[in-house]
Amino acid sequence: GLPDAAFWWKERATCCKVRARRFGSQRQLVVVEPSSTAGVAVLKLKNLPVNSFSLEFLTELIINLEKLENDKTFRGIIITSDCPKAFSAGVDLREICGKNPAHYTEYWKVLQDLWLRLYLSNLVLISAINGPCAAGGCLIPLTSDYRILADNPKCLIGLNETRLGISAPFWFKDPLVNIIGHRASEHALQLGLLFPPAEALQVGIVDKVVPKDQVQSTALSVMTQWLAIPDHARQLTKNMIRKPTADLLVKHRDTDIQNFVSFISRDSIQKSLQMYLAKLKQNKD
Ligand SMILES: CCCCCCCC/C=C\C/C=C/C(=O)SCCNC(=O)CCNC(=O)[C@H](O)C(C)(C)COP(=O)(O)OP(=O)(O)OC[C@H]1O[C@@H](n2cnc3c(N)ncnc32)[C@H](O)[C@@H]1OP(=O)(O)O
Repeated sequence: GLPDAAFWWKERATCCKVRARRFGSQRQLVVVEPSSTAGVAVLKLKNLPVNSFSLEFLTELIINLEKLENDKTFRGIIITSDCPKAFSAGVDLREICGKNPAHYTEYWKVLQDLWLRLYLSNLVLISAINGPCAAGGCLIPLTSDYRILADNPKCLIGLNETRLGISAPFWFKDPLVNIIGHRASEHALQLGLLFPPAEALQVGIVDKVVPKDQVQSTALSVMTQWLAIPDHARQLTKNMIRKPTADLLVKHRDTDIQNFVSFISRDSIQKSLQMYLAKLKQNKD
């Protein structure tokens, strides 16, 4: 359980810091601000234009989450987007297209790190989803404790991987099943459904839908309810509920990486990702 994860985190934290030094970027891709509520940080995703998960962005995100986790002044984090176009467009397709197996291996390991860091966080995590949220972008909401979505027809949310000719990994699928149930997941995952707000609420992939300008204030008021519970009791309970799902990834990380690398390296998969990326570039607003 936690000792396993703690081991991974220690080892991976060192890798993250080395990687961060390698990027040496001046851009701040993640902004952390204290909120008006004591003990609550607001983490803003700011990888313009759509918060796609580049390796650099993932690295910065993990480092910031680790700092908050280790800072005893914080009990909860609200995660939101500072990009007008999206909460997150998921995996940056340029990271998994046209690169080599060593790059795919590094990338997938870091994405796994992010998932573990979020899924096993001791803090209360609330996703304030103020824009579209596709595929890997759902990694953050699906590992959060509570999800609030902006009531806007552009704010589609879901695991649409099959529409790109790929499959969601089991560690995206498992939290979805835990949240919306087996049948609804079977349906949503195979068809790669992106739910508009009312349907997202109905299927249960989000917990609340509110007008866009109320997403942040609602997140704060929900956070207050969660923080009324003593941390140790809530953390023990969270760990008890999440451990079986987390253990599946902790125990099978290397096999999962090998499967990913061989899958993504296939010519047919590369072709379909390139076509999807080209289509995205054509479909400009
Ligand atoms: C044995 C089995 C083993 C299992 C193996 C499992 C394999 C699993 C592999 C991978 C998992 C992958 C998960 C993913 O997350 S794939 C990514 C899926 N994401 C999407 O489908 C969202 C795509 N984006 C959009 O729909 C839209 O961009 C939007 C709704 C977020 C915003 O729309 P709009 O405001 O109209 O902006 P643009 O579309 O114009 O986008 C701006 C700009 O950004 C580029 N872009 C968008 N998304 C991505 C992306 N995911 N990666 C890279 N780049 C992206 C877009 O192309 C534009 O670029 P520009 O033309 O240069 O301006």
